[in-house]
Amino acid sequence: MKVEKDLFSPMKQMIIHGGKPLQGDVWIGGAKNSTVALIPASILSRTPVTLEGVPRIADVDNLMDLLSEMDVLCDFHETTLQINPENIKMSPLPAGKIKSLRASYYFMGALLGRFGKAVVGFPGGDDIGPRPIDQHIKGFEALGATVKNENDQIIITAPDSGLHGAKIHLKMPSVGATMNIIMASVTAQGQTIIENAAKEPEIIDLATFLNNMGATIRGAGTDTIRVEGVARLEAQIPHTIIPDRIEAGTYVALAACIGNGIRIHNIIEEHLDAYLAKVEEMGVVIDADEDSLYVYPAGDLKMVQVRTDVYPGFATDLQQPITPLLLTAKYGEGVVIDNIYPKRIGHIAQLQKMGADIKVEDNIILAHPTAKLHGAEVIAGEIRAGACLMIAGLMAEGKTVIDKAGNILRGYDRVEQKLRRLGADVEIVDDPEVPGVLDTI
Ligand SMILES: CC(=O)N[C@H]1[C@@H](OP(=O)(O)OP(=O)(O)OC[C@H]2O[C@@H](n3ccc(=O)[nH]c3=O)[C@H](O)[C@@H]2O)O[C@H](CO)[C@@H](O)[C@@H]1O
Ligand SMILES: C=C(OP(=O)(O)O)C(=O)O
Repeated sequence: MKVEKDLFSPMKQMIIHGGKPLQGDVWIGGAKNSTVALIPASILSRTPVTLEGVPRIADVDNLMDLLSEMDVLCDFHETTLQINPENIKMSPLPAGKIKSLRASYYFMGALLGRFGKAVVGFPGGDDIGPRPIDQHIKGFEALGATVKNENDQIIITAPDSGLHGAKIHLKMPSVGATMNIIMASVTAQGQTIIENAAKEPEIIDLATFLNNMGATIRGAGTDTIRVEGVARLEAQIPHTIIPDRIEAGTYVALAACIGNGIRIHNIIEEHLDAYLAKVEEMGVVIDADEDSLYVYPAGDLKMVQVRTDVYPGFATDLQQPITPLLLTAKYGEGVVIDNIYPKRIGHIAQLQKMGADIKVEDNIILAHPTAKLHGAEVIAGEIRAGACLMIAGLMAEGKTVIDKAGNILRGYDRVEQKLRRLGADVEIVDDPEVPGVLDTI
């Protein structure tokens, strides 16, 4: 039998024959940015963990591979992931899969919390400008750990007496640093206070998951989080991951660009407030239900200014997916300023190849009405650039080939299936320039 060995190889192509109006229903998966924290956090439990609503994305596969290096057993069936850390062995995670995703840095906090020691290579992730981790390190040090950087890996060691609680004021509300400090401090002695903490919904999801295992974390979702250390964590009940607000926002943009009426299910509207306000300001009509959104076919839209910010502001991860929508506006100049990642502009040169009237000046994106896009061969330099090009390809006349489409698969759950269900002519194939991944078993 032929099976595809590496569904999530980065060297994939997405081939789109665009220009077809899309309609119907799409269901949003669990949030990538929760899932990729919850999987490493699972090793803090002494008992097996069950996660439900887990998205089928490459980051999850890579995290499971990292768990298996530590003899942690995983069983992923449909959207339920069972993780059994009962026989975990503490092992260094120096390179390899660590580089394939950003969130591998959560093994620093999780291993430190569980074993008082972590040896983890520098994380990979999207190429969207500098992504330092100084605030994570500052947090570990404040808890009493020693942090050394040797041969491209970070070695973090708790004192013999164990980690102790501390007051940590973050220079900026970093999602990753907030989550990592929570994971390291849940089993520290005494109280940890994180000031200027990130407030993203994924932080609340992590706190809920850990509190249900016996942790004491208060204030998640506000800018001050208090953690009272406990001796031991034991998962008792399954945890359902929150819906992915970035995937949902991507389908909203797609529906407004090329939809003939699309209903997006499994959303938490509040998580999308700033984004939906901007889309509606353009003139898109959206009906919200208890847990779904209906996006009407768009009429004449006007340009807007987008400025990304930390939650509850407009998410940086939705800046690229909304860009093709700006191109459909009838008049004016659209402006996009990414305050979180000012260099997140790699998609613009690719959109130009498709005929978009768009440019970048001093890291500010300036978009102009573009009557028509045409198919082209473009490169998905990272996940959200890929999402942007996928929407542009669906809008464009003719054939679009997106190289490095594996970047899209890092974070978009069963995307080919979902798009086809809406009526898209889309296919993900192995890049013919790269050796094949099909094997016979
Ligand atoms: C796996 C995951 O959840 N990734 C998300 C997470 O990334 P990530 O957690 O890496 O992003 P952060 O919130 O930490 O980064 C925010 C800003 O702070 C800076 N910074 C961060 C940490 C640090 O120690 N020093 C520092 O200078 C970053 O360069 C960036 O400009 O939040 C980003 C911002 O919402 C999202 O784009 C990513 O999708
Ligand atoms: C930047 C992103 O992901 P990561 O932090 O995992 O690279 C993203 O999801 O848009």
